[in-house]
Amino acid sequence: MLKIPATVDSLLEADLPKRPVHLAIGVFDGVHLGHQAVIEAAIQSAKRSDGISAVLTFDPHPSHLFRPNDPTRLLMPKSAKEGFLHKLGVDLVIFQTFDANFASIEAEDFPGYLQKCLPTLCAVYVGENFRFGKARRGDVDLLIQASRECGIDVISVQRIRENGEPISSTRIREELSSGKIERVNALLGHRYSSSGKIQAGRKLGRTIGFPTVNLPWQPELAPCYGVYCVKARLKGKDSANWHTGVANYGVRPTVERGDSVMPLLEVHLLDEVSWQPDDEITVIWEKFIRSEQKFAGIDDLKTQISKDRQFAQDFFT
Ligand SMILES: Cc1cc2nc3c(=O)[nH]c(=O)nc-3n(C[C@H](O)[C@H](O)[C@H](O)COP(=O)(O)O)c2cc1C
Ligand SMILES: Nc1ncnc2c1ncn2[C@@H]1O[C@H](COP(=O)(O)OP(=O)(O)OP(=O)(O)O)[C@@H](O)[C@H]1O
Repeated sequence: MLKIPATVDSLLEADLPKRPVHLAIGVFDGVHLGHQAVIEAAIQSAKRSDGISAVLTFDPHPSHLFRPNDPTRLLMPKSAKEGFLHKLGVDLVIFQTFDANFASIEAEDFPGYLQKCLPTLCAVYVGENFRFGKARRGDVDLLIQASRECGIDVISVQRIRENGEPISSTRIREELSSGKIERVNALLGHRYSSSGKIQAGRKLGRTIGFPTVNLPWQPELAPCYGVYCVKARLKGKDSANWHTGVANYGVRPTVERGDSVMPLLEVHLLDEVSWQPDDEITVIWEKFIRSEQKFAGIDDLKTQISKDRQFAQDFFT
């Protein structure tokens, strides 16, 4: 597998093997089921032709150029997207800086531009709703026409739908913001997850009978503050073992005061582990239980957490 994060215009220097490149193009935020259909088509064709499967994606998100004051908040950080694409079997992930220069390429010139950067490019893979080029003027018909002149095939994949509605990152962002994590996971086709280093807490959780591992995790797009059934595991050693738990993601209004509290992901594991501050963990989110609440006091919070724990125990058995 080639692991060369590169921009399109630096590819010529990357000394790629001279094999046919099958290139999927898009932002692919979250790498949902629709994205996977496009990417899988590129991977399978590359396998059949002893070629290279590649993804051309953009960083930052194009909205940073067009709406700098209100850019799209992403479901998946860049590093997680890159890792996930390689896990799917993509050989080469190319991050193109989406700047004014790149955005000004006329749709008709785009295939020629790609071919200049990737001389062995033989096919591009997009969804049927793909738009590209200056002012998003290009559609799939134009892509086919302009690519033919360069000898590049275009494979346009039918939109994958769920309940009659196309799956999109926008739709998944809305579900995530309202806590519908099972819907998020169903549309993604994989589990929503968070990764980071454990931070020492105030150990209050231990004194109330519910020790937690705390993750100071700051996603661009925050899930709904609330309590969720989760699984967690250490990165690296012990990585085969997922541990079940119940997590609160939020600002802990019962015990914290003020508006400047940083959100935390706090995981109470159902079985004992000996994880330490600075250990790196991954948490996958499985089910929403309830929204975060401000309780009158610690006793009410304890009673509720004990019900949450039971809920998670029942969910996982
Ligand atoms: C399952 C679970 C549910 C929680 N629900 C809430 C909640 O609804 N409201 C709240 O203020 N804090 C909630 N918390 C956060 C607790 O206030 C916090 O875990 C406790 O104060 C321990 O803090 P520490 O990690 O700093 O020691 C919850 C924690 C857990 C583990
Ligand atoms: N449901 C889908 N089925 C098949 N292809 C899709 C689907 N959604 C997007 N694609 C294709 O995947 C590539 C990446 O699209 P893009 O990142 O714009 O996805 P999106 O889900 O529509 O995002 P957003 O909702 O943020 O606009 C494009 O080629 C696009 O046409």
